[in-house]
Amino acid sequence: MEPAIAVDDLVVDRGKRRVLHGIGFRAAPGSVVGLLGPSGCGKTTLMRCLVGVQKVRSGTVTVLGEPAGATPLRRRVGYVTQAPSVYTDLTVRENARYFATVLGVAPAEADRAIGDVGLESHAGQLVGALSGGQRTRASLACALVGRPDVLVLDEPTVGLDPVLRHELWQRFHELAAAGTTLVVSSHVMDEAGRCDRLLLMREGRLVADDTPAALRAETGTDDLEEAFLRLIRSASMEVA
Ligand SMILES: Nc1ncnc2c1ncn2[C@@H]1O[C@H](COP(=O)(O)OP(=O)(O)OP(=O)(O)O)[C@@H](O)[C@H]1O
Repeated sequence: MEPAIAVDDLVVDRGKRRVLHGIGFRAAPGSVVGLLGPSGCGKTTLMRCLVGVQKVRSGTVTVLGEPAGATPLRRRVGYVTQAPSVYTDLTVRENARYFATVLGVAPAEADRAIGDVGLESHAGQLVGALSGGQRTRASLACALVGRPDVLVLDEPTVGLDPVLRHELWQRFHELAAAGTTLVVSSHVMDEAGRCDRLLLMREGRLVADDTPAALRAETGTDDLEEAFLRLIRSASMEVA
């Protein structure tokens, strides 16, 4: 089966610094790929490459068989940045319907997306008057409007309580079961265990690319946080 995402030898410089040093991985269609690693290791930069908004020094990024950022992908790839990108002076429904108009889909799609993130009861509220977690969900609703085939989510659960986090992860798995490929960055280890595959990054390099079960087996611990610490330590020793 052709991968939904194929990245090879990806090198990116930001300013004068090299921030990605030859990254390569595959994401199968309908899978949830977790992107983990310490702050500043390059997760957001890699996500920007997947959606085609990052200048790339060398290497290739192919999404749904097209070069990342290609025009046909515009409707097929959804991106939710860390800072919610919604208009604060519009209501949740107006924001989602605006996206529906841009994508040329029916307004009902916008209402469905609002339901998907559990914001029906706040649909008529101005985004500026929502809590941080509600704003994050409003942003996610907008990304869901066009039913994208690939969803790139930069720390989508930051600021959400455990119940909402659980609900959103359920939603992610439903989307994956329906064929959407999700790439989700996170700092939260219990979320790592919910992914089909994990990419662990450190200083712009992949330290691990495997299933949670395989990473647990490789490191000899059931605790993914401990597993990651062990992998990062052994990667540091290899570099030294
Ligand atoms: N606009 C920019 N110009 C120059 N360097 C940048 C820029 N944005 C990020 N960087 C650098 O690129 C590197 C990777 O940053 P990136 O935002 O991809 O990390 P991250 O893993 O997403 O971090 P976090 O978990 O804190 O969000 C960091 O060293 C950062 O300082």
